[in-house]
Amino acid sequence: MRLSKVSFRYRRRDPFVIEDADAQLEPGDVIELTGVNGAGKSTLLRLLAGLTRPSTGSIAGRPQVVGFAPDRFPTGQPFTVTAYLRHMSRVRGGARWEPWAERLMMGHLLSVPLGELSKGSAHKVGLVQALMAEPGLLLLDEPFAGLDVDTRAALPSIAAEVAARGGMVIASDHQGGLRSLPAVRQWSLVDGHLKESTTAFAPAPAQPAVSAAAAAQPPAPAAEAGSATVAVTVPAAELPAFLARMRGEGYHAREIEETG
Ligand SMILES: Nc1ncnc2c1ncn2[C@@H]1O[C@H](COP(=O)(O)OP(=O)(O)OP(=O)(O)O)[C@@H](O)[C@H]1O
Repeated sequence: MRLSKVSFRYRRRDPFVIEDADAQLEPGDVIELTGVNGAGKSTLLRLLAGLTRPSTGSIAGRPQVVGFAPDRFPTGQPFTVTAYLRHMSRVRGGARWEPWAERLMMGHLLSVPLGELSKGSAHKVGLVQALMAEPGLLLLDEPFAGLDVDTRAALPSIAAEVAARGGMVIASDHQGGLRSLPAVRQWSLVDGHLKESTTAFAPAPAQPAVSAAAAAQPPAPAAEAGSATVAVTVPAAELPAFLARMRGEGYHAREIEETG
């Protein structure tokens, strides 16, 4: 996915919120987007989602399935959590929401009307609707805000899993919540300009390992004469970067198995 000279302003005579943003995203990228309040993070996420169009410039190569969890999940709809998620599942072609609701520990919320949810609980509903259709592009606006400790702890591995499937994840975050993923790219918005920082975060200490059995013969997915399959074990948090690098070099991941 590529952003080419993307600029955006809300009204014709307003100053630009985003100016000349250029960026390239690859499958498996996880990106932390930072910037002061009002820097334009939500605006950029909406542009990336295709909910807003650039005033000038273009965004190409957006994956077909986009999951977007807004910072404020709109609770003004007359549904219970279950009715809403069932509806979204139908919209998403029968996507399974139940495993996500279970993973985000939402059992006690399912019969609650959206309008009666606490901020953090509403946020979880927003996350489930964004995750259920296995998005190729997952956009999370302040995903850690208001979440309880267990859900916060689950989010980095969820992001890593989406990336491991070849999805791209972009999260605006003031709290450094994805920094346990050492391969995370860092974008910042400063005075309307999108910058990428090259500073690497310190790798997280102990991470469960993941084994990827990868065919070493590009680009054919099926085993072919003359190809070899190797099993590689990498820390789970490094998987997105590993897969992105591997794919970049034309290799193919055959199987991914969580081992710890
Ligand atoms: N619908 C709108 N109409 C006009 N201006 C808007 C609109 N939404 C946002 N803005 C302006 O665009 C700028 C960027 O806002 P945005 O919400 O994208 O920033 P942000 O970085 O996400 O902020 P925060 O960290 O506070 O959530 C701000 O100056 C804001 O006032």
